[in-house]
Amino acid sequence: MATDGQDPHEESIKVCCRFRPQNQLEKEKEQSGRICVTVNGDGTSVYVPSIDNSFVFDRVFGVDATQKEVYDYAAKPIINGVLRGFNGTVFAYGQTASGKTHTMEGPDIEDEVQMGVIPRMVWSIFDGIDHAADYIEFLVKVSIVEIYNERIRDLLDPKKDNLKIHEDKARGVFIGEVTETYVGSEQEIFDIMKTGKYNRAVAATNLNEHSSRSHLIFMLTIEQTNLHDRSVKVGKLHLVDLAGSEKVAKTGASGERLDEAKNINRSLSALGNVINALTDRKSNHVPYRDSKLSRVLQESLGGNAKTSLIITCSPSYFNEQETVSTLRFGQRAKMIKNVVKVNHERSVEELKLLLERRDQAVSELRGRVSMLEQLLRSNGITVPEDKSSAVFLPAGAVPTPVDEAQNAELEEQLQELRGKLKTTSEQLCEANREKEEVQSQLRVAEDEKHRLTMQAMDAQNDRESIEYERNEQVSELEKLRNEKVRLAQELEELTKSHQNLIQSAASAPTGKGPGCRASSAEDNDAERPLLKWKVSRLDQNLEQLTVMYHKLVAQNSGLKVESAESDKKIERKDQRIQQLERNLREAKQKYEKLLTQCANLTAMIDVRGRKNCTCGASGNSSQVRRAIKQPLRGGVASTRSENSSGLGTAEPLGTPQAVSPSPPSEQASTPTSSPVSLRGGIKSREGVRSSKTLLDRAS
Ligand SMILES: Nc1ncnc2c1ncn2[C@@H]1O[C@H](COP(=O)(O)OP(=O)(O)OP(=O)(O)O)[C@@H](O)[C@H]1O
Repeated sequence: MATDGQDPHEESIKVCCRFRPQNQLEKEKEQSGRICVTVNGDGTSVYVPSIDNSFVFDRVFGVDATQKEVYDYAAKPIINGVLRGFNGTVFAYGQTASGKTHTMEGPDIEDEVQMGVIPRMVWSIFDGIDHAADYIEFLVKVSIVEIYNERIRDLLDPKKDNLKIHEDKARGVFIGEVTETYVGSEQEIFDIMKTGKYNRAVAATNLNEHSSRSHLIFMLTIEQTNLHDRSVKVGKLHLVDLAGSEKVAKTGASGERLDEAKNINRSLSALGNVINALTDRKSNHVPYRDSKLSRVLQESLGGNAKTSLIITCSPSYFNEQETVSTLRFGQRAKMIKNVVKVNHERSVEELKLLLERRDQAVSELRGRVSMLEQLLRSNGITVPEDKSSAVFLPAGAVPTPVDEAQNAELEEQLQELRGKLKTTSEQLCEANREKEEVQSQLRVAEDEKHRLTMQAMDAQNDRESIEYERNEQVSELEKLRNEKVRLAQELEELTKSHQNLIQSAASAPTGKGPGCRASSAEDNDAERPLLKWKVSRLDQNLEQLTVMYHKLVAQNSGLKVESAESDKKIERKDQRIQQLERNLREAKQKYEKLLTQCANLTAMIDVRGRKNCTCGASGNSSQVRRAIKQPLRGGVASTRSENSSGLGTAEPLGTPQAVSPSPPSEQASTPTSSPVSLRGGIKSREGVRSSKTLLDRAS
């Protein structure tokens, strides 16, 4: 897709921070509802007293901010850009339950006050279409996907549950075969959103509750055709509700939930690594491919898109650590610069018009040149021959004769320069080869570094969950110990009373002895069976307690063994983490060494390149210089621009095939329903809807 001649320009990502009110748990937990942050007066920074640090953003929204305020500042400018043919992204990042879904969707997408960013954007789009000029025709299509455990699932066709990501020059990065549904009104989008939500919920029940454990991506494409010159502008909008990060140790996640948490944490840290690479001047590789999420968001981070990030946080002391890490993420993201440009496809009519204008400008310039030449000649000044323009000389014009001797001398110099140039270009090629080798080593080192970081993170997560389990076991052990002591005491008491009873039974008078009174003999006879019964009950109790006691002792020693095993596991994990950290350090050193080598080589190439510039005076030499410069495009300095080349790589004029819409391919997304063209000039909603049939022919 070509640009419309406008220069692409750099634009920082807009980062806003939103705090939600404290929830019940936070109010009741540690230090009952203590707040860990303060928002400064002008609403652009957050101060965290415990670390004595301030974080500055484009805007900070306090707990009382309304949905409209957040939308107007953070998202509305993005939709205005999309309607002008730019790509746009709004995404929400934050810990679990910090308010991402509340911000992006809102508690009710049809409630005017409570609706979040996505429904408000939908209203703005159709409002923009209503107010557009009559000669602009619109097509709007929608896709919804979720990324769960590194699989992209189509929420408008749940059978497609592992979609692939593709990239080409015309479309940039896109999800292949995703369902794209054409829509003609707000209500149609809301219905599609409900379908998506329903399919997400069905999948959630099949795979345990995970509705908030996946990243949700809502994609909207707005294509506008100018009916006067048939030129086309395409704006793509990505609205992303990320899954919340969580500390596995804090939530005590295990089993499937632990795997989910690991996947979420991994994809979010891959996103963090992308942001770090984009903002780190020393980095020459952006690891977009490390996760599906960062790959899908490639255009939005450092690419061709106007991007707004809303970080959502809890103000509670209970979640202070998570809030600080979210604030750090936001602050880093604020440093990213995107290169934005309008995605504009030129029509043949528009190209013809441009060509005519250029031709006119060229003939005006020619007239001016010949006038100036005449002026020079009339003043006795020789006009040097311009070989390059000879082909353009008007019929009948006579070229100026060239001085033979001067020509020979120049030819000689030229030969000499060519020789020098050849040597230098050979050296340059060699240096380039070396540089490429170093770069590929660098890439390997970088991948290794990333792999090690991931492993270290996994090991850390495992360690946290083992530690959590061990703590649980220790407290269980403690409980059992107390129980054991209590039972031992009870046993002792029972044994004592048992012995007393036996003694008293043994010493009880039999009635045969001398001096024994008749009445007491009768009493004892009556008490004896009762005593016997009591003794046998006590015996039973004693037996039961002894069995219980032995069981507890066995359980206790089992737990001790488990605890010892956990300790060993933790020790092994610690050793592994240390090993990984050592490897990481080594990889980093290797990486830095390679970076230095690479920088040296780049400097050398630059110096040689400059030398070439000074000696390459002829047409031939400049051709060689271009040929030499070519491989450099993949080099250190150009990696960012390549990554950000995105959708609309500018194509030279006069190559209409390069700007015609790309042919449908196997990888292309699957449009469902007929495309509905919407005429900007139709003022009423009914008008927009009734134009559906008229514009269906566009499909
Ligand atoms: N700004 C706010 N004002 C009032 N209530 C809010 C606000 N933000 C969030 N909440 C409430 O907090 C709870 C959690 O919010 P939400 O579900 O949006 O979190 P989340 O970040 O999307 O969580 P997860 O990562 O688990 O999906 C919800 O009950 C929501 O209504």
